[in-house]
Amino acid sequence: MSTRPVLLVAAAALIDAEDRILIAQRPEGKQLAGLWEFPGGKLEPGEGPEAALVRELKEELGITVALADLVAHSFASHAYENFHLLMPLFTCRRWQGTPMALEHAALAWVTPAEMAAFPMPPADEPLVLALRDRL
Ligand SMILES: Nc1nc2c([nH]c(=O)n2[C@H]2C[C@H](O)[C@@H](COP(=O)(O)OP(=O)(O)OP(=O)(O)O)O2)c(=O)[nH]1
Repeated sequence: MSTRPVLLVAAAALIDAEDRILIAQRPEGKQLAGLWEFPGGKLEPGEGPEAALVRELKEELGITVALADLVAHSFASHAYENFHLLMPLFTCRRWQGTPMALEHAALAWVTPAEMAAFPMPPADEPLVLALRDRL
């Protein structure tokens, strides 16, 4: 039986006043390059998912988010070849600053229906459906 380490990644759906969601394109040179994802990243040792997300959103987008403004939405559980991704998705409707692509190739604000036109990692498919059903 093959086993894979579980990788815990926290991700955010930032939602604007028109119910559009921010997605970000992974840069060249990384795994899954060119695909669109929810901003976020791996937890550091001892870090909770919300704290990891606050840190990642600052590093990746340059925005400031309060822990209390992250609302648990759904999660992805997906077996990649070398690891099993477990990724809680939080929604967030309030932040300070304007998101910028500090670590991504590009950013896009899209409705859940429009998201289907942006190639995303396989793990994200159920999350897109969950957002379409419920924002
Ligand atoms: N942030 C994010 N990661 C996702 C999504 N979907 C998905 O499969 N992933 C995967 C890609 C990576 O394997 C992992 C996230 O890791 P990461 O963004 O912190 O790390 P990375 O691959 O960019 O590599 P690095 O920071 O170690 O250089 O989760 C998603 O929607 N958002």
